[in-house]
Amino acid sequence: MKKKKIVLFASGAGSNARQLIHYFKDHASVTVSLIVCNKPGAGVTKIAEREGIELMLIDKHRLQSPDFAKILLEKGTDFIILAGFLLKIPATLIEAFPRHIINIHPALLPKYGGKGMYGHYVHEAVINAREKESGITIHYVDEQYDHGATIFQTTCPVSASDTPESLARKVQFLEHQHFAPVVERLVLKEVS
Ligand SMILES: Nc1nc2c(c(=O)[nH]1)N[C@@H](CN(C=O)c1ccc(C(=O)N[C@@H](CCC(=O)O)C(=O)O)cc1)CN2
Ligand SMILES: NCC(=O)N[C@@H]1O[C@H](COP(=O)([O-])[O-])[C@@H](O)[C@H]1O
Repeated sequence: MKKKKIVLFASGAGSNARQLIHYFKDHASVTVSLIVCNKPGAGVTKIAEREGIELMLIDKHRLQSPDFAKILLEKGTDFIILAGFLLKIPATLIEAFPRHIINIHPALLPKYGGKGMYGHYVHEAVINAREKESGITIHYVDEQYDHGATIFQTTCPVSASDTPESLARKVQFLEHQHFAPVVERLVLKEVS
């Protein structure tokens, strides 16, 4: 049976991308077929090279071209997984992959989401608000940032001594524990 193809979009270090790649290595029904990145030299590009996965470097203009959506469809892409991708996914791509683009956000949406809310800025806002808990949200992608329907959420405590860096480590632990199994569950729903 043909494996379901997932394409990872990432802009940064790529620890979530690496976790997904390792989880689906030799998987019976799912394969990571491509990594898309908008930051030449980002850590995720080194991971793609090391893991022997095709890398496609794009910019905002290319991301927004209808041709790009067509190329991903022609490559047989089944799901697009945003693993720390920092550009807005355009309507052209959302229309080409309805309810098949999934994002992970490092906080408990709907709080601490939207434009400017990425990476360190998210944890800084949570700490500054003296929240007692944070966590992760895995959600479908719609045309707004961090607005699509929630698929999965889980939490971690925030202590008074936490810094944005220590909170990022707690959240990243949750991401690496849950993202791949949640993606697997969604993809396997489509495997007849
Ligand atoms: N259409 C959508 N696109 C994207 C979503 C989404 O939900 N809908 N999620 C983001 C990921 N994300 C939070 O989870 C996020 C990423 C980046 C930003 C942001 O403010 N970006 C800056 C540009 C940063 C840069 O270029 O370095 C900006 O837009 O000014 C907010 C949220 C991925 N895409
Ligand atoms: N709003 C989007 C956002 O902040 N995404 C976050 O970027 C980090 C990427 O880390 P990684 O490159 O090591 O996977 C992850 O924590 C992810 O939740």
